[in-house]
Amino acid sequence: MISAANSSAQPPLLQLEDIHKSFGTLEVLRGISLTAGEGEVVALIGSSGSGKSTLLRCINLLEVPDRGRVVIGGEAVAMTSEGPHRRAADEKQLRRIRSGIGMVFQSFNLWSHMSVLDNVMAAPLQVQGREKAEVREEALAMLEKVGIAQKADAFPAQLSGGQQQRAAIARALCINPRLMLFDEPTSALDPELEGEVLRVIRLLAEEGRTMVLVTHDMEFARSVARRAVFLHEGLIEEEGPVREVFGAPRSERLQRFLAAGQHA
Ligand SMILES: Nc1ncnc2c1ncn2[C@@H]1O[C@H](COP(=O)(O)OP(=O)(O)OP(=O)(O)O)[C@@H](O)[C@H]1O
Repeated sequence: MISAANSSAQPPLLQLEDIHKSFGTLEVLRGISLTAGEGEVVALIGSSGSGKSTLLRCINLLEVPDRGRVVIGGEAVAMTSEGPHRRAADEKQLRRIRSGIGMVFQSFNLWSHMSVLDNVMAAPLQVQGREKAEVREEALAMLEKVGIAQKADAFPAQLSGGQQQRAAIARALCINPRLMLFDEPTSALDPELEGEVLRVIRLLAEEGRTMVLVTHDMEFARSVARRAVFLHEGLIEEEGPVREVFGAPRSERLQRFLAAGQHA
């Protein structure tokens, strides 16, 4: 598949090649290959259980694929099958690659005993070993960007769900990631709080961040992503530019999926 972003000499920022993953006898991913070019936003859509979250988690090796390659910025994550399970072969490489990937989960996963500002500063200080004053300045700028600078000294429990999720986004941004992964970032939120999180993600897309986004919100996927990938039972059923996937779906299954969503 050719997209404008990967037609240049540069390799795509993300390449997944023939990814397989089973849990016990359940084969959840059955051979998935996809790419995301620099600055591209890719939406993963599909029914519940089709494998979207598992695929997203394979990108940063939170799940280790049983087969296939994960290539970030042209560098393949080394894997070994020695021992009981397949795993990343080189811890140092894995840490380095992961430190370039920000992930935002459905449940915000903030540390409850730390202020919002400390949550955002933790990874750059502890993992990246950066200098405190500089990190603090950057963390405050990130909180400003997501619209919650006034909550810097509050604790997560004092924030609304939408504010907590925006803090989680600021935290992911503070490691200065090359790639951002979002796993259903608004599905734990009341509808009136979704908008504030979606606005932030849209802003990041406009800034040219490379993002892979799992979402059930088709309107949002359509408005923010450049490409959509429709998964069905662990395989890519259809993919393409959002205007084609949403505007002129070819497979009957995708047509039914989109029609059902409109009545949900
Ligand atoms: N750690 C795990 N152990 C066992 N089974 C798992 C595990 N993670 C996911 N599964 C199973 O794999 C299948 C795919 O799950 P996954 O969460 O990737 O789907 P999804 O498309 O993201 O679904 P949803 O939209 O409901 O979040 C499901 O049947 C799920 O129960």
